[in-house]
Amino acid sequence: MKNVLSIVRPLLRVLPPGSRRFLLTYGVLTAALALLDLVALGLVATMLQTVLGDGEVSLPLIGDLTTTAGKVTALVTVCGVIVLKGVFAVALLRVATRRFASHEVAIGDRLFAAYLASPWADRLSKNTSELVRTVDVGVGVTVAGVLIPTMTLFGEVGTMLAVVVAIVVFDPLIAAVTIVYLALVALLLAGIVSPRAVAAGRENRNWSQRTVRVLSEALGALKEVTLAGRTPDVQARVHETRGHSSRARAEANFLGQVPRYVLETALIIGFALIAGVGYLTGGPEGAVAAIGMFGIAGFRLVPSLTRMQTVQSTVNSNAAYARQVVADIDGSEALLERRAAERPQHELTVEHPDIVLDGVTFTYPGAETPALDRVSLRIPAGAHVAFVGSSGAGKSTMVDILLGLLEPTGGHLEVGGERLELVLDSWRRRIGYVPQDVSLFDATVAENVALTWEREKVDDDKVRRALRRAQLLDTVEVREGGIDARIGERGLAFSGGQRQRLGIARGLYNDPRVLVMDEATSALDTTTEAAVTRAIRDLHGEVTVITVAHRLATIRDSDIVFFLRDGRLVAQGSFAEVVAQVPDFAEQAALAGLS
Ligand SMILES: Nc1ncnc2c1ncn2[C@@H]1O[C@H](COP(=O)(O)OP(=O)(O)OP(=O)(O)O)[C@@H](O)[C@H]1O
Repeated sequence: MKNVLSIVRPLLRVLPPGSRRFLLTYGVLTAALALLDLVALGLVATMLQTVLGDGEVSLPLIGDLTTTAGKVTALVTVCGVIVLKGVFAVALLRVATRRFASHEVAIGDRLFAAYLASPWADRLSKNTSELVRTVDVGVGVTVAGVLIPTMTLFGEVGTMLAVVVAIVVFDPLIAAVTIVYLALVALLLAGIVSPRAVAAGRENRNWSQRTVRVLSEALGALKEVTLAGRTPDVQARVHETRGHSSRARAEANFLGQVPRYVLETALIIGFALIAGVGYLTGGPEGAVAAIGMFGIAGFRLVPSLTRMQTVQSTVNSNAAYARQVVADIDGSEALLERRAAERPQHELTVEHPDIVLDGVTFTYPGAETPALDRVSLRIPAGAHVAFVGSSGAGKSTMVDILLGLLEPTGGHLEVGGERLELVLDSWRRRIGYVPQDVSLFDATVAENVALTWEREKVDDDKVRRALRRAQLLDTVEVREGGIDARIGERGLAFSGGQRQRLGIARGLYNDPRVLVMDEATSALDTTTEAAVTRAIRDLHGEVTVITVAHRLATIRDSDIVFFLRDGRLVAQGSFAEVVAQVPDFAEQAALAGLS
């Protein structure tokens, strides 16, 4: 029980306002219903015996019932109360299930919002498929497997209290022995079964997450996997991980059933024990009375105890999910609060800001050497600049620093004379970003360009202008549906080059002041790339363009080329100046026929 509370208490913190009051009311009403049920059944049993015979019925508050009509009326009234109780219980269930569903949505929203707002470096450390599973399945299990079962405990506690009070009034000694005995059995179960159920639940969650990761990684590389004949390896991995999670689930299931049998056995042993105590204190008559009382108490208490144990096992085996959900929400929200307090945001006043890096260093968490090492440079507003260097030189890291996704671990970055971390929100609104791999979603071309899931938010003119600049408008308009045609799952209806152009259109849609292109034209044929580059060049003076490209023809006309090697800025200047300064770059330029 303590364990259940330790799992549920932190969960209450992440529920929407007003939920605690609802849960308390729900719990009290459930307990009251259980009590009413017990009292009504007791009354029916007492009355049935006498209604049919001549005996008198004496009821609390109502008094003696002597006539048959009076007795029948009372019996019908009690039956009516039972029916009303049933109706009320169904209504309560309806309200509660809806409310629990809204709790599930609220927790999921909060968790997802916390993930989305968490720093980029933190997000890099999280596996996407695990994240998806926690936000969806994890939240579902937290509500259906922890919160709801816990709430049913109120009803059980109500029943148990009623029974305990009744037997204490009847015979305190026998009641004490009964309670101590049943409590010992419950403690035994809690000590042996619960820890194993918690371990099985943790095991299940870990292996389920691993299965999802293996599946999504293998499906992501399905073509290569199939061609390399590695599908049996994938099958074997999935078989192994699912084997572990299935075994853990079976163990949790088994442990959930055990208490019922233990309690049933304990009931039989209890009869002998209580009969002995009854005999010692009251002789044969005492033994019979004790057995009768233990029987009545046991048959009411044992199902309640069994259900409580089942709830405990269910909650324990799902605890790993609930703890993870709460820890993820708490961790991300605490960090966000700290950051908001440390860095109150304000608006960037300069419309076309210069970008200045002063000794910027960045080391990835856990890495030994910095990916960027004391880089100082200036990107004037409206200039077209390029970052070049061999693979692993730090170009993509530089892009993430400029986008404000990664925060320098040393030095600082200023835009328009302001520290980037203090104007991050307004900086990001000025940026258009085009990655190498463009992710498209299952919606229309227009929605993909505008990056919105709501059609009414799309500005068709802006979509067309962006597509035209990206050299994709003609291709889109000859297709049926034009900009309103749907793109299939993961953009499969588009070729690699078309997807990249759609990505460029997306980057241009909001008329950015700064356009960051990370290998954004690598999949285009030379003619299309030249046309896209010309369109981008037309933005000169209006938009700062920052390009990362291995294909040197793409960046040849840049105002400034920054050459990175092992995270250090080794040279900067026009293309020709960098060729003159850096022999490796001169060699690459020569190979590309550019010098
Ligand atoms: N998430 C990460 N965690 C740890 N180290 C990383 C991470 N991402 C990149 N690195 C390391 O940082 C260094 C710079 O990587 P970066 O991706 O910035 O290089 P790049 O110049 O863009 O390379 P490429 O041209 O191959 O894309 C590399 O040594 C890389 O191994």
